[in-house]
Amino acid sequence: MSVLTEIVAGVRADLRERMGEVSPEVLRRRAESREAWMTPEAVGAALRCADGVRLIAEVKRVSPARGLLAAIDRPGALAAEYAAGGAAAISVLTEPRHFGGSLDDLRAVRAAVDIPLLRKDFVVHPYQLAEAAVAGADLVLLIVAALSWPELEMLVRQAGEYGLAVLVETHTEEEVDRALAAGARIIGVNARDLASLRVDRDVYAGLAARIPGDVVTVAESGVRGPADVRAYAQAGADAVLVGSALVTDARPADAVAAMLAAGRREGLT
Ligand SMILES: O=C(O)c1ccccc1NCC(=O)[C@H](O)[C@H](O)COP(=O)(O)O
Repeated sequence: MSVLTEIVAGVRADLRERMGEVSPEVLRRRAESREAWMTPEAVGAALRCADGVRLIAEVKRVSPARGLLAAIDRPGALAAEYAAGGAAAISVLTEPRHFGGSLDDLRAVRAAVDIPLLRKDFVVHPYQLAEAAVAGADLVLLIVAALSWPELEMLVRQAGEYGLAVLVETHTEEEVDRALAAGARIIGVNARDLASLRVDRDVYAGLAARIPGDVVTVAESGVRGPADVRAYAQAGADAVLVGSALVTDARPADAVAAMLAAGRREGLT
């Protein structure tokens, strides 16, 4: 069984439990009546800037690839540091079994920052979209490799109905084509192969030409420091998503600022 398949099996089991606690109908009504912080269009605009690459900073305790990264007792305080360093958005890994995250983390971060907030999880069911909306997310991750075509199409549509933007994650040409066919306006290219966990930072450059210019692109995973951000900016990424390198840095605000400085377009050759 691949790592992704194992993670999704756990996600489905946890989901069944939560659906027994709060019914899908009740949660759907809560999601539909929430006050959205920002429109999906505004989220996309926040992730693109002519001056340089934007940064989505992640709250991530554990990595299946690397094990425990950081304890993160106060996710809201960490997110506030990221925002002070200039992050355009915060990503919160809410999956508990393999990443040590929770929806409480998402709520704590929502209370601490007013920039776009991504629920990063393995979304396979509209219930998780409703949870994200109710907990204050503006954006949700959909991983093409984890979804059938009908699931992907349905989840993109349902997210729009809740006023959520979607970051559709890809790793191959075929996945980019499926993301575009599903109507994705923000596409992530993950350097990490979720079956083998191998990281290849060149995957972004190989897929970028396939993505139309009016679609926002996010280079995800494997960023070790400013030099990698600079390389992604040179390859044309609108934004980078960084987890491990930030949660393991003693000065996360400074680390974000240094990465953003490296990704400024005026300094690129
Ligand atoms: O991080 C992992 O080890 C991992 C393993 C299997 C599936 C997903 C995984 N990570 C989720 C992510 O997408 C990353 O947290 C995110 O892109 C940031 O990556 P990094 O900067 O390399 O921590």
